[in-house]
Amino acid sequence: MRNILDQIVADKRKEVHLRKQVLLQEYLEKSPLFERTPIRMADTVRASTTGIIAEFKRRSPSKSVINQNANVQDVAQGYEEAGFGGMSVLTDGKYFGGSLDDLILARASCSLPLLRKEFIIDEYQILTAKAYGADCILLIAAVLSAEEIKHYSAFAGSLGLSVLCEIHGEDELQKTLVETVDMIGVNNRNLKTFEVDIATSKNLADQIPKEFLKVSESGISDPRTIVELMPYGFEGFLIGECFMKEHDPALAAFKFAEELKTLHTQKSIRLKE
Ligand SMILES: O=P(O)(O)OC[C@@H](O)[C@@H](O)c1c[nH]c2ccccc12
Repeated sequence: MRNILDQIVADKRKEVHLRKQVLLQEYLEKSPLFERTPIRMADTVRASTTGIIAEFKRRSPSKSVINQNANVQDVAQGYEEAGFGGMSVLTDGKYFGGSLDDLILARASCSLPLLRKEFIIDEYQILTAKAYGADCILLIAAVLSAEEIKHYSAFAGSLGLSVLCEIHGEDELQKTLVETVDMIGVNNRNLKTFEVDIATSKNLADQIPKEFLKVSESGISDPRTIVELMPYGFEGFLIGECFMKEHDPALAAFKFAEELKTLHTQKSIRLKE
């Protein structure tokens, strides 16, 4: 039987084929946002007090509905006010309930760098990311070859976009070690079985070279997990469901950031003693 990831990618190929006919590449390049200089997400994540990249996600294959009513503009503003380093916007419709409209509305509502969260298998999707205001794209090592990662990350770089490359196991790491990748994300969730284990990040941390900003992705629902992951060299933390499952994701984000700041203060006091 095919796993969910294979199924998503098969659907994505059909979708991209159609989209290319509906909106020609040359029109994407005419978007006013194509002229905008993207923000380097690794820089803002490092400079932020939280290191958090917060996600806008309405549903997922693992949880079905998370939040069907949230307003992307309110959430984007809330994430910025919480002092986060970036925002991730799901643009897949069929499995995650996202859209390119969400991306462009997030762009209009905050000044955080935006990650287009998508299953990228074609250059056209990278041009679309730029045309709709993204600063960064995701490349998932489980669905791409080493050659494809090299090619797509260089292509994104030529447009000024940053690249977050996602891995789940040691076998995938080697393919991502290219100069045009900025950040390496360890997904604590296995995209084939949906199992979540924070130990995935801890186990892989040492093997990721220092040039890359290390991001721990998925299953983070407690600020203490961030404090626990920092000694392993993680500087970025991708969090979705923990905020999105709440009636008011912006408020949940704010409270989480406050708790995290308190933990950081307590830790520095303890270190001084
Ligand atoms: O909602 P969570 O458990 O905090 O996870 C966020 C993010 O890491 C997750 O949505 C994700 C990580 N990699 C992906 C690839 C595709 C779609 C979604 C994802």
